[in-house]
Amino acid sequence: MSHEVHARLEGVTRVYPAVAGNPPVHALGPIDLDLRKGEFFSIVGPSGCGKSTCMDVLAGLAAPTEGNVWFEGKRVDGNVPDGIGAVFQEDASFPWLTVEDNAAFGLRRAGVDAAEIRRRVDYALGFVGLKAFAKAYPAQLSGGMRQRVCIARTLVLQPRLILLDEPFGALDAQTRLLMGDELLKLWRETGATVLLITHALDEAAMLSDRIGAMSARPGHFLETVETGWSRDRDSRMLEGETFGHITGRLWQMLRSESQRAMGHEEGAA
Ligand SMILES: Nc1ncnc2c1ncn2[C@@H]1O[C@H](COP(=O)(O)OP(=O)(O)OP(=O)(O)O)[C@@H](O)[C@H]1O
Repeated sequence: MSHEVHARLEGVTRVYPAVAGNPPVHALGPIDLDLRKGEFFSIVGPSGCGKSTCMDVLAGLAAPTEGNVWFEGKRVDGNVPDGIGAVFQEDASFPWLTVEDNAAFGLRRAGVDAAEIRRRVDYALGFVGLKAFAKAYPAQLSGGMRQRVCIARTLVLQPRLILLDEPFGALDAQTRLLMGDELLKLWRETGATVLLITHALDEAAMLSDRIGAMSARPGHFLETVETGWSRDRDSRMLEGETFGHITGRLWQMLRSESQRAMGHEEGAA
């Protein structure tokens, strides 16, 4: 794999200012992260450690308090860079649009021609398994299906860097595995770089080239684990021995951090 850097966080911290008598919250960092072009990188870490904040900073949705963010050699300074597509934790589908119009939304705004929109929407709805629901409205779908609409809406933009914050959180375990396989297929076909935030260690272990394990808040990387998988991996390797070693290693690092995050200190500072 090429080690060309696609995106970089350099000494990044994020502090949320004091609000209504509450003290400022040091949410993240300082952290350094080099995302390699074309790699699949996951971030795991205890609840509230700053994972979503990290993604917001990279996506240009929040400015870092300190440090620098780079994408394709250019500074990301509070603007969403062209070429980055993000899917957030919460369902952000538009209730007044059908599934296909939701998926087409960004392309229409960008003035893409109708035939190209149709082609990309067809592909994206096929990817998320919602072709049969193209004419349905979000209210007629389950929470997990609505989340898949949001994934489709991002994919049609053909991002070169895809940021996914717990995109499968609302899905049942079996659908999660299948979506994971589809995501790997998409990653192979498009050559995009993927940054996935997940609390599911098995999901990170199955999907990633590298996994960054974060400490409790303010999050910094404790260690980056290389999985060593080939590009043509899929969920069938869940049965293998290596998979257990990776999840075991991640949990070893994260157990005490998760206890700290929950306020159950176990000799940790
Ligand atoms: N807008 C905000 N104002 C103040 N504090 C915030 C804000 N957003 C997040 N925080 C705080 O920053 C910290 C990190 O939040 P963040 O959402 O990045 O964590 P996370 O690792 O994604 O959490 P989870 O895994 O539970 O989704 C938390 O303590 C949170 O309370």
